[in-house]
Amino acid sequence: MGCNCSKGIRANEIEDNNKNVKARRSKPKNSNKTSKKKNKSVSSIKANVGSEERAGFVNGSSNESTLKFLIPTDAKNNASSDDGEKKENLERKSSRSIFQRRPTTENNNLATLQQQPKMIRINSVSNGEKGAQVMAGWPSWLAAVAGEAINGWIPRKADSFEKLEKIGQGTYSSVYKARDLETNQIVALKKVRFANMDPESVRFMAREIIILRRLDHPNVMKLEGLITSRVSGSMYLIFEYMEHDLAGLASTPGVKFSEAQIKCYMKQLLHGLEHCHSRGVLHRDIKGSNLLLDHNNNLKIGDFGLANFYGEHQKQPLTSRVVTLWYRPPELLLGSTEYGVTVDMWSTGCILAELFNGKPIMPGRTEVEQLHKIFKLCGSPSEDYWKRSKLTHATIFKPQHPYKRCVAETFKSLPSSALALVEALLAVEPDARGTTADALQSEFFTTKPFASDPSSLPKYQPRKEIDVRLRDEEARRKKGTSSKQNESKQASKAVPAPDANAELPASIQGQSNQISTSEVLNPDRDGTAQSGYTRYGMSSVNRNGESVMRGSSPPRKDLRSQRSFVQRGGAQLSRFSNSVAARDASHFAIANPRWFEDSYNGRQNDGDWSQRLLVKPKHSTKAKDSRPGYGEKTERMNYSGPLVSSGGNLDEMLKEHERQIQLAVRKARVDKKTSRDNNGQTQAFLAPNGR
Ligand SMILES: Nc1ncnc2c1ncn2[C@@H]1O[C@H](COP(=O)(O)OP(=O)(O)OP(=O)(O)O)[C@@H](O)[C@H]1O
Repeated sequence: MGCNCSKGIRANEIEDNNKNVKARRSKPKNSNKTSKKKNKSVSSIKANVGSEERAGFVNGSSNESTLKFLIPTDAKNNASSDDGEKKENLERKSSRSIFQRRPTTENNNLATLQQQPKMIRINSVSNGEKGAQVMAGWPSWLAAVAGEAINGWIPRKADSFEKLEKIGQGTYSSVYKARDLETNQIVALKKVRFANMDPESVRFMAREIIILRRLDHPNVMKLEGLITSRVSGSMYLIFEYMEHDLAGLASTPGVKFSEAQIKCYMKQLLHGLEHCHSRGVLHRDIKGSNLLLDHNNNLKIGDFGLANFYGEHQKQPLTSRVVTLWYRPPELLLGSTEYGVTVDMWSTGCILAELFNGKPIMPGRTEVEQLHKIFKLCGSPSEDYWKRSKLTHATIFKPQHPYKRCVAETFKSLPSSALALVEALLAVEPDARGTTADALQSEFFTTKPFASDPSSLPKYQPRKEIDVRLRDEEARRKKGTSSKQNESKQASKAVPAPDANAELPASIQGQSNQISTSEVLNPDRDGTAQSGYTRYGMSSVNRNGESVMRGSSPPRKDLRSQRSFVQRGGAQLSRFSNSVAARDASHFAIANPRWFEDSYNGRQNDGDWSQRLLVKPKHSTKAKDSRPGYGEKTERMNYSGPLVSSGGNLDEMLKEHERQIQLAVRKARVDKKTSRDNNGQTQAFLAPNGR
């Protein structure tokens, strides 16, 4: 932000913006459309998106300056009235905005804009705000539903950036390295995906933007601006470019962190988190690949896609289906919908132990397995906790015999101060984890060796988690279809914090088109969820604005849509399942896509989604045919209620669970082979025609 806002603005007034683009575009046909499209419908806008984007980024230099994004103003409710309670939730903390410049009517005057070299502000008169935002260059679909997110800013234009290479692939976004042609700075552009510009998708992106705008700390990724245009159907978030992420760095062969170095990273993480928490923001996806590092080892927390506000005034329940599985605290696995900073503290504990351990400490493949791993390491909660908690899944997962905690034995090689902090952060009972301030004051940071200064640490070759993933996949491909032995080895030697949410590039598995979509029940307590696409098209929100599930299926009433990562190669299973559940899918979606369909088909009016965690034996499919829309699929499994009674046998459940995973792995392998054979046939078929 700073770099651009401090620069003078050549305010080629807003209307001219698109004309300027036109002049530079290789396809004048596309650009000619721009000025005529003010009142275009969403679908017609969409039709232009592709051409605009193709023409959008330039490959050469451009001397032409474009309008800058601006110093943000205080967040303010300016979205359409249909935002309802979601809006309320997003705005709860708006009075604490760090950016206090309010737009005024006069500032809409373009002459005024030109006189203000350091910022441009947009008119925000109550009824004219949307119009002003559109006039300022925002697409109307965005101004209509995400006014607060863009309030006071003006979009940057794609052609003022040179796209260099793709550097990250998240589940919901692609990240590119690019050069800002106006500052010559290297930046990261996160392209967010929308499904048909559905308002819910847009609102989710807006939440990320609003949260990012409210944060301002050296250890938190700063949103520098946004790229879009009046005729665009997509959006790029502009960030400072970071060379590494902690996951990638930690898994670099030969890289071993010293204690002082771990302290350095942990300290920065805790300071960044402290800032988020102090601003009422829960990150809810702390993991190594979301901890970005620049070449000087400065760490910034990134990816606020799952973040949300929390606080005393939080009336709506939060979703428990957040945080990448390996870093997800037990209370979320048990279905808690009332929580606070303690969820981030748990993830922090996992990271701390992982940095010393050299690999993830609890790489569960499914929610059930994750909980089991947690209990085995951290002990099961006390009787009193079970009584007090009233957690959704408490009755299902309460073990018959308590598990003994063995953190100290497991991590006996850790320095005592580090172990003490791990013990605190990995407390099964949330309140015992303390706060970021408690952690920062712990012996770990106050005793020698002290945290290194970031700039004193070794400079590493740029390496990202995505590189690690690609390398691993390449190695796996070279080795051929991995044996069962190999698979389990890979699973256990997983690189730190693999981003299992991410879709692997299609090339890796050659099966990207097999990502299927399924849906699950609306876990909203009161069934009031607004269904539809969210977070860039892959989830649904409840009235709290919570992302609960993601998918790409069409909106359906009372359902959460989600993407289920199925039919990938077996070797991918552990990676995907590691966080699929975190962002969306239940493990059953991974193991057997049909289970999910069935849960949807069979239980669409049922708000109780705990059944997803249970495996119903095949013979228990009695009720299926009577369910509307169930169909004839005899192989299907479905749910008709808890299968494990209160105080059920977790071990048996896990055994059955493991069996199902193995089945899914085998099936995925067969599918992969079939797909390869089919491809081979197709190619053979095409070859005679000279391709
Ligand atoms: N500012 C940045 N500089 C460099 N690389 C970045 C930056 N921001 C993100 N990346 C890379 O892109 C990846 C994906 O970004 P991000 O996590 O924000 O997207 P996402 O869609 O939410 O991902 P996921 O679903 O995997 O959590 C990151 O893991 C990181 O490697």
